[in-house]
Amino acid sequence: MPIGRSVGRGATIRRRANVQPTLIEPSRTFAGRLRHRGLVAAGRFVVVAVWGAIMAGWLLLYVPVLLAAAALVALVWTTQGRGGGLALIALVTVALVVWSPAHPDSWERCVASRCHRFARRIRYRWNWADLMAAAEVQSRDAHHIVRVPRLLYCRLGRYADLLTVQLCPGITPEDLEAATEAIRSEFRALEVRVLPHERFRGCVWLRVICSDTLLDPTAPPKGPDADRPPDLTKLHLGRREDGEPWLLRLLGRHLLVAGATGAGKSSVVASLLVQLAPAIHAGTVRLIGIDPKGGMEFGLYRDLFHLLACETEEDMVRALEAAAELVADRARSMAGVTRQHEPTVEEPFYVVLVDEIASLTAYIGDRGLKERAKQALGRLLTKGRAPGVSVVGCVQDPRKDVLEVRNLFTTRIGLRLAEKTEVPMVLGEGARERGALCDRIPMSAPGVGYLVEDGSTVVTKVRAAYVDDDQLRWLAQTFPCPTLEVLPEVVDLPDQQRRPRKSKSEREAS
Ligand SMILES: Nc1ncnc2c1ncn2[C@@H]1O[C@H](COP(=O)(O)OP(=O)(O)OP(=O)(O)O)[C@@H](O)[C@H]1O
Repeated sequence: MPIGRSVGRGATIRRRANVQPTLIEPSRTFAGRLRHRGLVAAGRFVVVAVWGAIMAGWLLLYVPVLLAAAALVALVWTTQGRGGGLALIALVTVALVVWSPAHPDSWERCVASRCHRFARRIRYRWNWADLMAAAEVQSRDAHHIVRVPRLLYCRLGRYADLLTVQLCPGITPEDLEAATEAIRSEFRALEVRVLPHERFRGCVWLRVICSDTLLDPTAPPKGPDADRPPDLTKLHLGRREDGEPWLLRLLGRHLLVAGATGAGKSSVVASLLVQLAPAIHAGTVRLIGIDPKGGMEFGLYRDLFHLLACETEEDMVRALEAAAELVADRARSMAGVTRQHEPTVEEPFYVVLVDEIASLTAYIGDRGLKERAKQALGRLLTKGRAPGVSVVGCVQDPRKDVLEVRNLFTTRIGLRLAEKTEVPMVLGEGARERGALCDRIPMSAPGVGYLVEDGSTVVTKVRAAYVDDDQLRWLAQTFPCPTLEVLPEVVDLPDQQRRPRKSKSEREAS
């Protein structure tokens, strides 16, 4: 039957077995065999020489210093002859050898990092199809033609490279995610992440992290500027894995920071405060602090707070309820007028900062208080975003029975976590497969974590800036909150909580 031709209904499927390889009969004489081998070797030599020349030219384009040296050698060789050319080559070689130890920074910037980038690009292009096939990221069409995703474009960076990959029929981003460990190992990268492509459908980005920019602690970006209030949609908290600044949106968001003890939760909060301080002082942002550690955390910068509850559990729950009442009032006044609150001095943006949120939702002994705390927190998290009240909560233990409301936080950061089962509890299902390896963050890297935003599958590794206690004290002295609120004596509780509990006989009667 002829291959690939339609017969009746349907089409004949081409199979590998239908393709007969053409066999070349080897020459039987010794001289013939020698001639054949010589021709093959010469052909290979020409291919390698042409390939080497192309690669050398390409490398020179990557490293302008080498290009300039090569151009100078060529000029001297043509004008002064071979002697001058060879002498210059020797001189350039010595200069390069001396440069590296004498000025390591400039050597790294001008030569080494550019050579590494060149080598990475070659490695990505050279191994791509084989790697995809070996990692089983391949599909087979009706004609038994095997396809793999195509590597379209490589954008190389100092710390991370971004590869644009076109998916082929039958291959999903999840298939690529499943192969990230194989890709990471083949490209000798630190981490590999699959991100949705912002412009082209059917393509994804592969972020290949090649050097760890988050290894060293980051200093706060710059001293807070009293004249320029911060942009609440872009608070500069630290650094991202690709070396870019980590800009966090707080307006209209709730933030959960989860991490084991010593993971650096307070450094995320402190970097946030560094950014918010001028706005706190100007009165457009107000902080409500709830510190179950009795003021150990927030007491250091007490003056930044509009309201600080840290003495008793009752106080802390009342502070939460006061914030929830504020949300309800604002929502009523905004009804039919606007859907998103604009912070002003008269109507400021409130940040409810809770250190160790599980202390309120799980570890309070009094069941009535615990229920009140849960309800107030639930009201804040479900209704607070549009009226301009955001909750920033820290938690050590993210288990469901400890923190039932965690899914209501729209931005979640997982710092170092004790177990890998905790990663989906904080960042959502599949986050660990997408690269959020919170359980592998070493203890020596406090402040490092993975960030996931609601409605997005993108996982970003970040490190919060390191703010020491002296800086925090200075911040509180320089940018104190102009208003100070005390807790209302009587909190207007919802009816159902004020009603006394019915006895069993009363319940049965009713
Ligand atoms: N971003 C950072 N960069 C460098 N070092 C940091 C950073 N954040 C925290 N550290 C260091 O790690 C130590 C522990 O951090 P931190 O107190 O913030 O952890 P935590 O998660 O709040 O712990 P706990 O839950 O016990 O309060 C700090 O004393 C500080 O020296």
